[in-house]
Amino acid sequence: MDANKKLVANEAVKEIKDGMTVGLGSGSTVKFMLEALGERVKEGLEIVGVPTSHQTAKLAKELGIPLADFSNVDGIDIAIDGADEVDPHLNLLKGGGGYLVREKIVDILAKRLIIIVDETKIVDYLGTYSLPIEVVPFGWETTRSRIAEFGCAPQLRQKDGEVFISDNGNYLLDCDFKIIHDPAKLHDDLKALVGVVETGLFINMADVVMIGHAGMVDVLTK
Ligand SMILES: O=C[C@H](O)[C@H](O)[C@H](O)COP(=O)(O)O
Repeated sequence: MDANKKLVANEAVKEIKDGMTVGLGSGSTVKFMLEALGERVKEGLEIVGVPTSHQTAKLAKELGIPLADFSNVDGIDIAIDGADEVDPHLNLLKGGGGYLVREKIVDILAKRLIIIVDETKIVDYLGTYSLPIEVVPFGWETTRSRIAEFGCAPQLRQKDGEVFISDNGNYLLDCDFKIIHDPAKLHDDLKALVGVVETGLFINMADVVMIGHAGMVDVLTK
């Protein structure tokens, strides 16, 4: 599986050209992408990265990838990110690692969003993977009750026996919808709830999905 992630990550990095401002996603597939990008930077590629998580920022720095101060970024040429699920319309379910808000802020700015996955992430319908929803800690129990009315049993995410805290100081509720028939509507309905910061549904954002499988890369475009 790692071989397919690495393959697709290497392929995506070929899309990065000199002078670009590059959104750097999060997760294990993106880690391979950062390693490949770090090599190209060592060879002389001049880019500036915009990380979507503390984890990505830390690794990018270690690899010598220059990072922008986001407050001075007025556009992103390309973003490369992973996903937990991809549907046939290239809608995405993301946030398995807990980084959905910053990812969405960066990915939505990108002129071109490339998603890199292995074939296990390709689904007919989103929702088999629990949907992460970031909520503000204050009153999270009432937010959870209102989310549950949409047909899931939200679980407060834990890590190492503690409540997981997002990069933004919030909680995550993981919601087992199983099949999401209309992800755009579900996203809009959830976002309308007070206390919800963002959902892991990335609707109509991906321009390209690169899929690594059996030593090859398939490319889906909008
Ligand atoms: O919060 C995590 C991000 O949305 C990741 O991009 C997503 O979970 C995919 O990660 P991985 O490549 O590790 O499966």
